[in-house]
Amino acid sequence: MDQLLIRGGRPLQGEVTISGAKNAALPELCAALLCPEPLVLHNVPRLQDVATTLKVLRHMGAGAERSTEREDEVRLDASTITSTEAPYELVKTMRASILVLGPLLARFGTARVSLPGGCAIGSRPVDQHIKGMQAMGAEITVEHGFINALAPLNAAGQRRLRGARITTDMVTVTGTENLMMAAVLAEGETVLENAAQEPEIPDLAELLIAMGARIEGHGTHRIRIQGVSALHAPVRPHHIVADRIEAGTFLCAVAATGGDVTLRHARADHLDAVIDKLRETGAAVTAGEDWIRVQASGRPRAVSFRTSEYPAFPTDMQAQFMAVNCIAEGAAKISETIFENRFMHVNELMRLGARIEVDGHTAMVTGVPRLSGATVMATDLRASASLVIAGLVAEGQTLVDRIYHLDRGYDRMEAKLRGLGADIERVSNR
Ligand SMILES: CC(=O)N[C@H]1[C@@H](OP(=O)(O)OP(=O)(O)OC[C@H]2O[C@@H](n3ccc(=O)[nH]c3=O)[C@H](O)[C@@H]2O)O[C@H](CO)[C@@H](O)[C@@H]1O
Ligand SMILES: C=C(OP(=O)(O)O)C(=O)O
Repeated sequence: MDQLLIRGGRPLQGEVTISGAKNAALPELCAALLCPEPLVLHNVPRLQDVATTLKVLRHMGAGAERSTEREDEVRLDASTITSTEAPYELVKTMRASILVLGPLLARFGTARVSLPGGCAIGSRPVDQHIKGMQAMGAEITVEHGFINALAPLNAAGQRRLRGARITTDMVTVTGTENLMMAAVLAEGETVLENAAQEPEIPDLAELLIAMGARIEGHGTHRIRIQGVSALHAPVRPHHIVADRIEAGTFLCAVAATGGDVTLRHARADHLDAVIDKLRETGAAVTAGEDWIRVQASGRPRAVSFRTSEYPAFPTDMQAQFMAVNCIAEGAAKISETIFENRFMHVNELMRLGARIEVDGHTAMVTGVPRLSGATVMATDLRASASLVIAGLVAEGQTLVDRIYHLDRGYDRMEAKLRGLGADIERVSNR
């Protein structure tokens, strides 16, 4: 099993290129299932969740390969689907596999998808995905760990979903994406109320529109979709939006270590809440259309925040910002409102000397002048990133174990950090 070995204490300097967003790439790979013509995606990040999704698609009979000529390109072809089932062995490693449900049901009228495995950051049910598809006429049963879904028969004897007005009980990102993909091939109009507004949703909608879908209101709380009978290949390859969480992670790393780093291919307009908080720490942040520069020196100031849906402060940045607070001057209150169990990094950060008290959904962090390196264990994706940031500032050597969590969602993080002057290497304990 791989580990990251970090010798802390070096400020970060230079330039780093931000990859395409994991959370846009995953639904967009699944969108290939909607159409019998080829789909080409560019700016596809190299990470384990993408590899798993390609495996899920291949299991169904689709062509799904990274191109050999261009490393950020993936070519997909779902003209040859032989199975509409997503098995447990693949789905258990990645909750986003639920995103095949909407496309399969919309195009083939049937789908069998394993319930995603228990995930460390919370119980993460998919009841809203199911409720929405039922509102579109689907018959859904959940048995033996599988969601079995069947679209209703129309007058012509075909299995097609019917457009519906759907109000989800809460704002759900993958729920919105799944229902949007289900609706593009449904008969009639679907209105998604209480839709998520995360930038990955308009990015997916733009891809679907390029494939012939009729969608309005993406990026707002009300998305209107007029179903069409078939989609086609987009004229040009779709370029996946920049990963705002990867960008935010590098910004936090610099706020913690000090230094001067420019992120290339990054979107500051998707990071307003995070950049505001970084400025409160004392970091100087400037930005252009596709770059962000952060300059920091000395100890940051502690900054309180509360996670919430976009455009507010993202839960996917909570752990990384907690790491900054660990070595800040002052104390900060962090409230996690999205996931009920997303403080697992706390105990590991405390192993490095951090002072944190958790009370339910709130963590009080009192900054300390220095952390000291130790062996720590990654428990989930962003928890891993917080431990890397803490390791970069800690005195001495930090060994981050179980980094398969990190590899799920970061594109060559240690190589990018090394390019900025960090002393970090991947080691194997076998
Ligand atoms: C692949 C992907 O894009 N993952 C992101 C997506 O996850 P994901 O789409 O799974 O997160 P949701 O937005 O659905 O979850 C928000 C909240 O709603 C609850 N809920 C959701 C659906 C449902 O059917 N029932 C239900 O109760 C969840 O348990 C959670 O408490 O958004 C999260 C919140 O920004 C991010 O942390 C994840 O990185
Ligand atoms: C929680 C995350 O991802 P996922 O929804 O894929 O588990 C994340 O990206 O921080």
